[in-house]
Amino acid sequence: ACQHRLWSEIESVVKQQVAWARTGIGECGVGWQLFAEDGEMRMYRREEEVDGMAVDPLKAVHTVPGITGHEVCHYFFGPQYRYDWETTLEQMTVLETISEDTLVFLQTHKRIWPASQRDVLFWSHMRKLPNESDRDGPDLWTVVNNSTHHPDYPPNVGKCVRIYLKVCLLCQTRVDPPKDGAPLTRDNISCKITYCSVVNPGGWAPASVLRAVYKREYPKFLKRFTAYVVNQTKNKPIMF
Ligand SMILES: O=S(=O)(CCO)c1ccc(-c2ccc(C3CCCC3)c([C@H]3C[C@H]3c3ccccn3)c2)cc1
Repeated sequence: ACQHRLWSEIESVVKQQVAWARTGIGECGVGWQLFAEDGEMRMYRREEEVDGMAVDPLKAVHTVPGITGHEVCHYFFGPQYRYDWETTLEQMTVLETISEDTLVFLQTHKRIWPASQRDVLFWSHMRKLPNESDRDGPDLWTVVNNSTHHPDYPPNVGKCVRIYLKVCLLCQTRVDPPKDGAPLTRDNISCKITYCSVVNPGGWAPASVLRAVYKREYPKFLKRFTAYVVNQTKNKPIMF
């Protein structure tokens, strides 16, 4: 897959998105506002418009006990799980399997009144990253989703407006070994999750409507998805 047509784009977008996800909200620049908080979850956005359309970048940070970054990325990347946790999904197709860690998806999302229905076509790449800050620590894991084109599925042909997105899920596992040298259990691990997304809604949709959708849907999505991973992994061996 290293010679695949998308390989160089994937390499550069993954590096750019991971660097962005690693940038603490304090160094992200001005204008970021905390718009949702729930326990350990903090969700920030910045109001930005492109051609009069709201394309507000979003950055969420969350810490979830009992799961690893590999597990979070495994369930986020895997097409076989998506209908279980992505509530706004109407139809999902894997258009291309580029390699076991790189897929091309076509998804239609449920229509959100009064906006017209949307679809999205993106490559999705999962990767383990070396832990640069702690060489003995567990690796980081990431999934990057980036809009792309496919000759058989041109945008805005059917009823759906094509949206364009860039998403990065970056996960860092934390291990607090038990004092008495006992074997590691899920009580000794947690995962720090950073979720970044920028969505261009494609066709016109009222900024107020889009912002209401994002405000409602993003916190719901991250809570539901992480609860799904906890539930899927609780009786399984830890996947580092
Ligand atoms: O992280 S992913 O790659 C996970 C793979 O599925 C991702 C995340 C979010 C979206 C998305 C993009 C745009 C919209 C809006 C824009 C105008 C009208 C629909 C929505 C609407 C359905 C709402 C929504 C927002 C946030 C989270 C989930 N649901 C969702 C797509 C993919």
